[in-house]
Amino acid sequence: MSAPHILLLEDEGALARALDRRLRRDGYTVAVCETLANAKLAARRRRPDLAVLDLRLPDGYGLDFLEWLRAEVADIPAIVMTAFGELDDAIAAMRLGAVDFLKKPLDLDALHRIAADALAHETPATRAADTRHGATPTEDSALIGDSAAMRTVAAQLDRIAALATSDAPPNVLITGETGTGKDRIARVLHGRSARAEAEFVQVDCAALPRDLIEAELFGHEKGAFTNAHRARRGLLAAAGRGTAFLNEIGELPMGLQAKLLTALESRTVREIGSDTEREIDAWFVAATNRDLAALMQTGEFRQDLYYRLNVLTLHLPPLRERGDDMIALAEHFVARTAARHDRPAPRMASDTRDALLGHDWPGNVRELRHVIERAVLVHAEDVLEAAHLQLPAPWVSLSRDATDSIPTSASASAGTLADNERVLIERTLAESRQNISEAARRLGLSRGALRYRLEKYGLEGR
Ligand SMILES: Nc1ncnc2c1ncn2[C@@H]1O[C@H](COP(=O)(O)OP(=O)(O)OP(=O)(O)O)[C@@H](O)[C@H]1O
Repeated sequence: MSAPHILLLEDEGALARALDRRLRRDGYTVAVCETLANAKLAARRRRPDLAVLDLRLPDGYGLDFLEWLRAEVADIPAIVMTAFGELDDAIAAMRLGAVDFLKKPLDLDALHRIAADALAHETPATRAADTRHGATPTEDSALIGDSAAMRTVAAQLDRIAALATSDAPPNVLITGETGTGKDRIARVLHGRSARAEAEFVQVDCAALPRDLIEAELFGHEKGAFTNAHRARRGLLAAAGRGTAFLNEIGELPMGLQAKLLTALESRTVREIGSDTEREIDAWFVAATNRDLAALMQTGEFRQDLYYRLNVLTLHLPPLRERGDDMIALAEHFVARTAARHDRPAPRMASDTRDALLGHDWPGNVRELRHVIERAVLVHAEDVLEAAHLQLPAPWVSLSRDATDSIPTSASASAGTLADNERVLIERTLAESRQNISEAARRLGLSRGALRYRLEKYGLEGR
């Protein structure tokens, strides 16, 4: 059996080196990453058994990465390194399934103990190997929801999956608000198609800087650019006869849209620095939470690429239109969270059901999952009460003139991390006269990362 593999996300060079040395001495292999973008690439290249992460990274927030990672590698244990006073972060990390915390300044012996404990349980790698041989369905293959809207989706899904047999199956575009399950449905689509035995590769167009997306999608020759120490096949080719899932396609920079269009039309790619074409066999499935038709109007998305991608469309309805699915999903998340933490699952009070049905879930299934996980973890009681859900107060849109009434960072410290994040974004937007680029700069986020959050919280900028 190979040594467990640890993904270490830490941007302080000296500390990263010390942790790396210690973990290698303890017999693990380690991928050290300084940014979220690199950590995503490293996790795709080799699936980690454990993640050890800092929270404040140069290109974003460690917990966003943890959320992404847990969607990629279900149940991966994670250890979060926190500084004094990061209590809200610690609670949020627990919600996302972090198994333990290491307080800074770090004690390397404590790291040794905690990592060994976390890895003593079944690791994602061993579990993947087990399920490959048996027919045990993974949680990711389940699509919870029996509302009329979701039954329509399920029927369309089966029809589309059946079309993936030919050499050049029709491209699919999955649309729907943030958190409606586009990523999950892409995996289900792949799993139900004749391509299920081949690879499913995913590229997140919003998460990576332009140069990295280009190299990830198309691959490169050795020496094609600084740091290209060896040749690497792009993901479109790496998908083989499987599925290439282009997530958040609306964020793909214009220059790359043209290159992708050529690849889709010719079913070949040209690696960066190469002058020969490589054939691609993959099935293309793209997803977006943006209105591509509107982006075409403003010249931000190519019309020809839109029509090329949108041969078949699968639209995921927002959670607020799925009726009692909310309850079924909530029960599923209650049972799953309780089981993960070895607790009996609490019963839902009837006012809890009413509260779930009465909320409009702008963040859809993802928001519901977070709300439930937090409630179950924080309130270890037999009955889950409506008050435990801490659903946010109805959202009040704030005009620029109302900036004064927006809480300052001191007064914003009560409430959940998400509440505070939303308040901070709203305030910064107002201070930036709703200009997204300016607000992103002030917040230290990329435009794509801020847009993602605006969608998530139902906010608008320009
Ligand atoms: N029908 C479902 N049954 C069970 N879990 C679901 C379902 N739909 C979504 N989820 C869960 O909700 C979360 C959000 O789903 P997902 O990441 O697929 O959404 P998305 O639409 O791709 O979001 P975004 O647009 O923000 O990328 C994930 O944890 C996913 O596993």
